[in-house]
Amino acid sequence: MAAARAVVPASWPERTAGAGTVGRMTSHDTLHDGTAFQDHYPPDVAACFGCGRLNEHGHHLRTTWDGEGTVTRFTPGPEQTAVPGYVYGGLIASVIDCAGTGTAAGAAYRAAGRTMGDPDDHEPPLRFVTGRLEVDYLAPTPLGVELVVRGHIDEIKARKVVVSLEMAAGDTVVARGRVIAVLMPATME
Ligand SMILES: CCCCCCCC/C=C\CCCCCCCC(=O)SCCNC(=O)CCNC(=O)[C@H](O)C(C)(C)COP(=O)(O)OP(=O)(O)OC[C@H]1O[C@@H](n2cnc3c(N)ncnc32)[C@H](O)[C@@H]1OP(=O)(O)O
Repeated sequence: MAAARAVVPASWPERTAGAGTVGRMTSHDTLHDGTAFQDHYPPDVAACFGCGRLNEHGHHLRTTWDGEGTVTRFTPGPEQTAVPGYVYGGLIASVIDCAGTGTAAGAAYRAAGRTMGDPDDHEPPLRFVTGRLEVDYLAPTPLGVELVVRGHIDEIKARKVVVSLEMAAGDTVVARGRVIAVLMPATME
């Protein structure tokens, strides 16, 4: 893979604090410092449009543990309009996609007893790509409202993690999704 462009905004991570979540960790996570999974992605996978901290045009999604599951938060802007006042469905899919791959990475690290960002961990990083993405659009999604995506780990195998996700706008569940995340093939590195 081509080297990630060094496009970190000078204000990172402050710039993303509103778009992601910086909630405190629970007793089950392997990250206890308030950081998100994506904060620890190596630079070669940190240019992702959805979740890469190095992509100045991307969503900068950030995912943290919330009990046994995860939470990812994102507030779409007016440029993400489908019809006036409502969010574009492709944006919803991309948020579910990266909330799912992020959850998969966190789950794989936790299952392996590893801590993301551990300077003493010299094992190869566990990188995931999307093998399958399913989205059910359940209700119109209003613009200008924070979307909260909760992820649940359905299955962990040697090469894949299956994650189900639910997106809410306020009290309304607007979408449900499922991501089959597969370990990144060597050809993509
Ligand atoms: C301090 C260090 C911290 C480090 C932390 C690092 C964490 C980094 C984590 C994350 C990085 C984030 C990067 C952003 C990602 C954002 C999301 C994207 O946009 S990704 C781009 C779009 N996706 C592609 O371009 C994939 C293209 N497709 C492929 O390359 C292959 O088809 C691939 C890898 C998906 C599957 O390759 P195969 O088929 O050779 O895989 P096989 O090993 O045979 O399968 C493994 C398991 O997965 C299932 N599987 C594979 N593909 C499936 C599919 N399409 N649908 C359902 N199941 C599938 C298989 O059935 C198998 O399951 P069974 O073990 O048998 O239960």
